[in-house]
Amino acid sequence: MLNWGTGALGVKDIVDIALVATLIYQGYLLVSGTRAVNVVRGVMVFGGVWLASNLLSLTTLSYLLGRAGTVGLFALVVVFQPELRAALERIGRPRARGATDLGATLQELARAVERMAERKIGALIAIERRTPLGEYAATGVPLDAQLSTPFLEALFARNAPLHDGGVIVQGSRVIAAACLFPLQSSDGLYRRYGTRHRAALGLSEVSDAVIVVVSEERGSVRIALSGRLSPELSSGEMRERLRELVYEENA
Ligand SMILES: Nc1ncnc2c1ncn2[C@@H]1O[C@H](COP(=O)(O)OP(=O)(O)OP(=O)(O)O)[C@@H](O)[C@H]1O
Repeated sequence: MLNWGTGALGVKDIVDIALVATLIYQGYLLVSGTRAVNVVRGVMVFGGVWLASNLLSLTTLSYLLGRAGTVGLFALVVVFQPELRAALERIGRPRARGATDLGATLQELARAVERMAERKIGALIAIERRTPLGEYAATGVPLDAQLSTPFLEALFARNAPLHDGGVIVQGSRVIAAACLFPLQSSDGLYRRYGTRHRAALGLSEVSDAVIVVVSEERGSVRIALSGRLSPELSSGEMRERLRELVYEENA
């Protein structure tokens, strides 16, 4: 235990603090980009007020907040059961995927994007990184299929039943199609873009996903990341960006 009295800080205390900091950070990464993030902020404010009322010995307030907190904790578990399940699945998911598998996935994905760009077939593909995209996958049609060039082309083909909306990729699997992404507001830097690009930007604002957009109008390929849209990418540049951002990082 940390020795507050003497101020002596041992190696164990430092390890303890580092572990708690890592846990809090990993917890934040798990919820960031989900609707739970605002609730986490709310809970922190609530916890802060409760702590302050304890320190100031405001007995009634601290008693009431303590009681409400216990009930609220159970309510949160019930309300956020899907997010909690997604987070736990993420922790339990094996990390080490074969480099060959990811290399092959990158080739298949890049080839599909190139072919759709050549033919001016609009596409919107979100590649999950740390932020779980389960809540956006739930807006579309669930799939669990091996990613391949013909499969992606078939999904986005004009008049195909699932061509409207975005596809979500998790590792080498396509987990959902025809998904609705949050739209970035139309008054910012990218206001001249249509809804496909604004949906890519919107999702990139609320998650760390890498989102590839193929324009139906221009046949251009761009990548949305952290609320920004890349310039038009050549197929070589697109492959290189995807390798750096997704497939190398995980290998
Ligand atoms: N919220 C959304 N989430 C996912 N996909 C969306 C969303 N809104 C629109 N789309 C997709 O974008 C398509 C319309 O694209 P629109 O032409 O408005 O955009 P754009 O950015 O100009 O793209 P393009 O250059 O391909 O024309 C829709 O048919 C649908 O597939």
